[in-house]
Amino acid sequence: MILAQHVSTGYGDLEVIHDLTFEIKEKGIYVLLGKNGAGKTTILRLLAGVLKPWKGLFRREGSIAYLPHYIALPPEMRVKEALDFLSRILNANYSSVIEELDLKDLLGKKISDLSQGQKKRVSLSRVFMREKDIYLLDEPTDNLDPVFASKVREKVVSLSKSKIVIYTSHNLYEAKEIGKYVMVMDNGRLIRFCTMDELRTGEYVVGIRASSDLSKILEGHYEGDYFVVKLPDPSMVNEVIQKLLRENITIYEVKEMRNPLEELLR
Ligand SMILES: Nc1ncnc2c1ncn2[C@@H]1O[C@H](COP(=O)(O)OP(=O)(O)OP(=O)(O)O)[C@@H](O)[C@H]1O
Repeated sequence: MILAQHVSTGYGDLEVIHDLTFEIKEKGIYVLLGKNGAGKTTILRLLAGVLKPWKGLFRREGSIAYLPHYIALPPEMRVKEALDFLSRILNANYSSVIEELDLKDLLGKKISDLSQGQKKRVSLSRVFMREKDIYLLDEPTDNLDPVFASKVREKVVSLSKSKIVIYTSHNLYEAKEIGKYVMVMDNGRLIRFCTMDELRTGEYVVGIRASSDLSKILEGHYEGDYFVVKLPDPSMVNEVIQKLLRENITIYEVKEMRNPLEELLR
């Protein structure tokens, strides 16, 4: 559980987060979005306990795993030493993370000699080494190649079935795929907190690729091979498909054409 009521915080004399109010009780993935400098990392630092609230009420129940944006390990340390150290302080075994994050070939390397993606994998090993109640992940797939990014997404999705995961990302495709809730920051303020489905209500834009010209049957327009239809919400897709099937039209593909998150960050 995390509760913030009228919380502010920042650095030195500079207030960066203003009047933050929200409550999180349910398990799942909360995607924290916002432009550069909006305050996402600062909120995660507050939630992780790295920054103290200056004003307001802040409560948090449960153990925390925090993945900072940058690796928080001494550059001179070798990966094996880092894992030994982390496993001691976390009282956890690291054999499974070596496997999951494919760290075997990196064990003898110094942290300073790792690529950005390799550093990220070592940072993630700490987060995944031991189960916690709340995961605060600052751009966990940033710098990872597509294979590792997908592994990490799978891991996060599986964790989120029984844990609270707050996740920042600039990848709106990823955010849309895995996020259950969306939190949008703008200039240090939380300006939107809702479910991904709530974002879609109002206008749900789908593209349909089919065997015949759909402009005679549906209202919409063509964008390339896709006939684009605007619907008030996702539950209407089935009705459209049924209508086309009644006309004996073969449907090759139906896909969401607009990412509802894009609108939020304009
Ligand atoms: N250590 C610091 N000292 C002073 N100001 C800081 C510090 N870290 C961040 N800030 C300021 O706080 C504001 C929010 O920064 P923050 O890193 O939280 O943004 P962000 O949303 O995570 O951005 P990005 O998408 O670029 O990672 C920015 O104006 C930034 O300049």
